[in-house]
Amino acid sequence: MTREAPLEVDALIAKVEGVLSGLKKIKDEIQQPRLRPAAYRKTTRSHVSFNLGTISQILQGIVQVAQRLQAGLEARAMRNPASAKGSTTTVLKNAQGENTQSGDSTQDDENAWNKNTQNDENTVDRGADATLPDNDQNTQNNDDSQNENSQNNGNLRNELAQNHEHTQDDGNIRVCVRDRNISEDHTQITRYQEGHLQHPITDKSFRRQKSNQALSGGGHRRIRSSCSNVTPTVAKRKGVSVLNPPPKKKRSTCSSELNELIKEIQASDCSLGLTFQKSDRRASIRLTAAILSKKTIERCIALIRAWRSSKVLPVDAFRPTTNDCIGRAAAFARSAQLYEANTGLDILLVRLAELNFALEMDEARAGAIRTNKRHIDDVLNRLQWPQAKRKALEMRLANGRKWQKICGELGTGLLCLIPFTSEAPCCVSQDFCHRLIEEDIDAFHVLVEEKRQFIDRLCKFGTLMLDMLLKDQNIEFQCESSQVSSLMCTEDDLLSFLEPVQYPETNFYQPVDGWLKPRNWQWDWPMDPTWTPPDYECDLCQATQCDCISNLPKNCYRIIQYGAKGRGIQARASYQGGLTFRKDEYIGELTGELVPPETYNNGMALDFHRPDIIDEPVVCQVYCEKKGNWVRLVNHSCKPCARFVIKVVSGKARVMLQAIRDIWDGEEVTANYGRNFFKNKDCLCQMCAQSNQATIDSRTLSSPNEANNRDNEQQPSGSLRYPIPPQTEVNDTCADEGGVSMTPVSCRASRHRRMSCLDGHADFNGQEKLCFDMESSTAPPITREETTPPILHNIENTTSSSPPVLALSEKARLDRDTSTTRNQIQAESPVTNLGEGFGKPLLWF
Ligand SMILES: C[S@@+](CC[C@H](N)C(=O)[O-])C[C@H]1O[C@@H](n2cnc3c(N)ncnc32)[C@H](O)[C@@H]1O
Repeated sequence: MTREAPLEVDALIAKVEGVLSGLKKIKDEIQQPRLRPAAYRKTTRSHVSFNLGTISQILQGIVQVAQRLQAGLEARAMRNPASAKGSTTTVLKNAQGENTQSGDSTQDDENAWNKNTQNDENTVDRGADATLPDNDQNTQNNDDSQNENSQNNGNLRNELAQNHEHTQDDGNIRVCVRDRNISEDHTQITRYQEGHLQHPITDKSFRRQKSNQALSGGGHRRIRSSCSNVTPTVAKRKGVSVLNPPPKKKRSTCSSELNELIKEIQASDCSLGLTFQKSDRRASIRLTAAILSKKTIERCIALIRAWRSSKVLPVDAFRPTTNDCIGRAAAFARSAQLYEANTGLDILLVRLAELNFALEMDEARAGAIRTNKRHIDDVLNRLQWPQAKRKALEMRLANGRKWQKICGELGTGLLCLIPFTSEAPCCVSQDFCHRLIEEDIDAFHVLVEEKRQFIDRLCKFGTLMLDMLLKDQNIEFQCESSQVSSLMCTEDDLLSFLEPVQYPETNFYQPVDGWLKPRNWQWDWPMDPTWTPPDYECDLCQATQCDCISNLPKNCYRIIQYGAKGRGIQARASYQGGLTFRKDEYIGELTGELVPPETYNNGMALDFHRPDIIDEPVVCQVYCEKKGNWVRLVNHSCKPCARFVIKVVSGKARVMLQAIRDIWDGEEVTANYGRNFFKNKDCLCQMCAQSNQATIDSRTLSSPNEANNRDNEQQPSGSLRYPIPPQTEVNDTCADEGGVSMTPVSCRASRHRRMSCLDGHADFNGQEKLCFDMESSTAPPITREETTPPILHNIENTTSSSPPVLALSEKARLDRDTSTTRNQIQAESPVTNLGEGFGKPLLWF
């Protein structure tokens, strides 16, 4: 040790002070409000980065001098062990400029460090930790993350003193960098040999950090590990090149809490193979694990289920008609308020509303650096909200931007995948997401990159789900018709449950060995049993060549859950309460697999007769369990509004669904399956449910007066009251074709009387067939004005034999819809009876 040593130490102190004042300058600059907006952020960052780079060089020099001094001390200790300790202490005391007693030095530093780490953690690693105190509210919006940077820089002064703690160990002075930790108990001190600060971040995480930097535009980032021993920032401060880490040494313990979290995540979802490193950010680990877990698939399935049973159609709320972005922003802000609720679906809608609100506000900003306060005022004015709601609106804006950032290039479908409630082990709540800081989000994007295929498939589901919610598209998912057990399934299987069901445009026919030629079949065999000779005319347009099958109504339905009946089809007009299908209109074609007669008897195969062949043999079944379009979801009713008929359309015999009366927006589209379908199980159609209720009522109530009283109680004055139509002349158990006045006749008789080319019926596996003579109805066709809501509908009046009408074009449908409204149907909308699960049970664990 030389005599100049104390001078050198003084010089070091001066240098450190110079560094600190430089940092303070940077901090002051950052805190100036004009530098906060986004456009300045990058400049500021690079500015900080530049200065930090210079500072790190200075620090490197300081460390080298300190090393040299320490080497001198060691040499002196070898020569004179008694005096060595005191000298070292002196050097340290001077260097730290505070501690006067060597024994207290470490303790004080540790307390200060813990305090400091706590601050740091609140603003950095724990920025999104919902379970921790809310000290990081300043990270609410992106602009504020700048503040956070400056705060951290401000803290650097303490860190410089405290992270580089010097302790004595066997006479050697070592530079200690404390590991990040949450509680004092778990504080770990990692020691490094002087001059050989180890960079403990593994290659992989290092790559992550590099790509993270690239993702975020290459600006300076605090890619700080939640439990890494040396973070890049610290490494820089220590004079260690991040790009050139020194050789790896055995690491000491890491944050036990983070280890626990990682273990817990891996144990709960080991099949998804999530691997995290200790160098990853805690918040990003939590978000990644929460999204890439099996539970996400459960959540997605629950979301579909909730949508099927939802009474709220968000479409209109998400389709503002105004041309100006402030108007649209106001509409979305209102929507966000509207759907404030606790179900996953509602939370998703709030997220979407917030995101869209932020997008519109950003559009209004028109490239300006920050949102003009006037724009918020404009939105408040549009909504006629008081100024008191300003804060709430600003919060929505911040949330919306956060959602935008989280979704990033993964797309808005990701919003469906983020948990709606906080669940262990990841505990990702709404608040957690709102408090994520930019670095967490960037690190999350880097982490999910490793499971990109998986997340892409999940996001694809999310996009379809949003299309269904917002664009009124009808999409069926595989999980809705399968039994799902996440225990039994591989990752791939689980993902396949979220794939959309592909509807076959036409029937799928494949010849099968042993498929016998149908009775009286006059053409070649084997061949497609729906084939018709070229001279057969289309039943819709009477031409031999046409494209009528492509002109059937589109998107005039919605798949919803009808309690224990399972899913069903609800008519949707272009506006609420409108007329959806005219009487006799063809609603759609049932498509599926063509299989030999009597192959299936499970309610998912429909017998296909050929009424143009003598004796109307069943030529095949249309089996629609595995392959089939939406028409297969039409439920049975003893008083249906539609029927399955066999018609020649565009050169083929087809099972067509035809309206047997006007069908209004909100009604369930039903058909009669045939008289024997419900031989062994209960029919749950509205008519049967009502008559069952009537039976129960008549048994439980002793006198008719009592019954009347009860009825009156159930129907408060002013409410719509629908009488049960008379059940006269219903033949047997089947009210096929909905006609109480219809006479059951044999199919053959029917055919001879009214078939032009091909006109038959189709039944879902009914063994005994019953057909009705459509011409025997004497009732005059009813006009639209006379048509009553579904439950009121007097079926006697609906059996006119007017010729089938061609499917209306979309324009004609719109014209028609605007001319007629039946709002009262909403009162009877079957959706209001929902709430039960899928018809087929979903097995979860
Ligand atoms: C062709 S599928 C109709 C779609 C079915 N609801 C679904 O969710 O897949 C026929 C099945 O629906 C159910 N279903 C249809 N109408 C019903 C009714 N009126 N009462 C009880 N169950 C009905 C029965 O389980 C039947 O086997």
